[in-house]
Amino acid sequence: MAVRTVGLEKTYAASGQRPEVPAVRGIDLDVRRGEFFGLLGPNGAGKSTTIGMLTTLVVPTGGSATVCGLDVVKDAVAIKRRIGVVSQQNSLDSDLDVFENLEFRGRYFGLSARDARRRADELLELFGLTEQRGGKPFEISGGQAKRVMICRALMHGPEVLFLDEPTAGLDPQTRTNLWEVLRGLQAAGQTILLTTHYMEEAEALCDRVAVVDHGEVLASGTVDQLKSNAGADTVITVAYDSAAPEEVRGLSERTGISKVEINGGQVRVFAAEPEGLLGELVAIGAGAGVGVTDATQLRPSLETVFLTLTGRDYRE
Ligand SMILES: Nc1ncnc2c1ncn2[C@@H]1O[C@H](COP(=O)(O)OP(=O)(O)OP(=O)(O)O)[C@@H](O)[C@H]1O
Repeated sequence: MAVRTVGLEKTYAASGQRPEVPAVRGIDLDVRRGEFFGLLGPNGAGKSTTIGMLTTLVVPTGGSATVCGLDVVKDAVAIKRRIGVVSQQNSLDSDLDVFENLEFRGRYFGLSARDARRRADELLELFGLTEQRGGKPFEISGGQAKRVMICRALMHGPEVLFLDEPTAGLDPQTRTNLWEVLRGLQAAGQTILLTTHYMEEAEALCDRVAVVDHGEVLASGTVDQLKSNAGADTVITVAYDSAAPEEVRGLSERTGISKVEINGGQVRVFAAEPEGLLGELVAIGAGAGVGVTDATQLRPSLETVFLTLTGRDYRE
């Protein structure tokens, strides 16, 4: 197992006026070798804290975790040699150019000068960064900087690569380019654990995901398993301009509809057979003299899984 956590916890201590924060509350995870695993959850769910503990930067306050079979507390130094970490922020050294950033990291991990230079050039070529070789970190784009950081994290051939929100803040085109890069790495055998708050990123990349919220794992498995266990339904949301007509409530009895939630004028219908439902909800409103101000239909996805598990909209 590349990563295993059992009841892993982190409570940040109170400081000044701020009360203590239970950021991670007993997380169990297993990541297999060669797997692309995603920790998926909204901002503040505890993803970075979990990665922090697995990469030995944050000390757990409960439970246990191993990476490459080594304990994150007792064997922190040994773990550092066997993992690569790409943080959310640009952490490239701005005094060094792109190539030197990589070379320096290779030397730090004990590569000979020759090997470090050769490895740096290989990675720059592989990541399409040869032209940026002599550029300074502030002279390249955000997407290029992220790729350089991934190259740097790969300099010593880590067994597990940790990526914290690798595509946050990147434009859609740059994001999908980076997805290609990451798929290529996995195809070459790299074990990858990534955090993301983008549902479609987890769906596009990950063999398995754990959905986290408020420091807990709500569900885990392959994307398909999650969809069929927790939210195979299409979710239709309709906002009426006044209280939802009584007739809407009756829909929950119908075959193909698993749940109807009504909150004032806001209605959410979870349906395995959604055909024609949206039009029907509008028509029911019209029949009762109630207008529709907004309507959305979400096809089964990790987003509908999240909705089903938490009752909350995933979008911020
Ligand atoms: N050093 C710290 N001291 C105190 N509280 C912290 C610290 N780091 C994180 N937190 C709190 O812990 C909770 C979980 O934060 P964390 O950064 O792990 O979540 P996240 O899912 O990674 O979100 P994001 O994507 O925004 O980083 C949040 O309430 C956050 O404010």
